[in-house]
Amino acid sequence: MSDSEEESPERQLKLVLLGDGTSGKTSLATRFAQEAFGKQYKQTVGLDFFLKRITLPGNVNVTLQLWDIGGQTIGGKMLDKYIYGAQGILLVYDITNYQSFENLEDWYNVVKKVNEESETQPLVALVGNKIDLEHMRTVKADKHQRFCQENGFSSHFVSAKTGDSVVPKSRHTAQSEALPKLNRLEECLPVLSKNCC
Ligand SMILES: Nc1nc2c(ncn2[C@@H]2O[C@H](COP(=O)(O)OP(=O)(O)OP(=O)(O)O)[C@@H](O)[C@H]2O)c(=O)[nH]1
Repeated sequence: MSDSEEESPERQLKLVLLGDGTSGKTSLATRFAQEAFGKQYKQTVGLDFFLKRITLPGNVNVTLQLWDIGGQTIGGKMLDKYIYGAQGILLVYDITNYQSFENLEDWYNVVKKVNEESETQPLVALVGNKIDLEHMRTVKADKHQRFCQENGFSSHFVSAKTGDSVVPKSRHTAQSEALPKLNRLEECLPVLSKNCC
């Protein structure tokens, strides 16, 4: 092995998507990793994986492992194992479904339990999905912000359907000029890399 290969081992980042069924986790992973979207709902049974290679500032190449966890796994005995070792957690809810927001408390409690004895804590992002359905919103933005502030989450409003705030603007169907300024999901990745690289 050459020196340069030794100096730059394969960097992997494990990101876990959690949240209720139909909140849009698979759609977000598909949009992020494959730049695609499907209208048809197909329930994730157990979990699914997506991989994406990205280059972070400073020319750091990272392979992102997206662990797309089925919404029905809450309360199941495998969930702890899926979450274990994650550098980043995306807590995903549907802005038109209040219950999906309320239930994130339960999902986050599992994350805390899994990490209670570990030295490094995963970064957690709160992701309000389906902002293309803003007119049907039932979760007020200030509730979202309060949840973030109380727990130190980064805050994101996205649409897996349009790609809004999931992929850079030039690559999605821009419909969002009227929406408030949003954080791109990708913007949290350089922060996450500090946890792994
Ligand atoms: N309008 C709109 N629909 C979306 C969006 N994201 C997902 N959907 C739709 O919502 C439904 C559920 O999406 P999924 O991505 O399968 O949801 P999930 O969270 O992975 O669901 P589980 O596999 O049950 O955990 C599908 O019909 C998607 O097409 C979005 O941003 N906007």
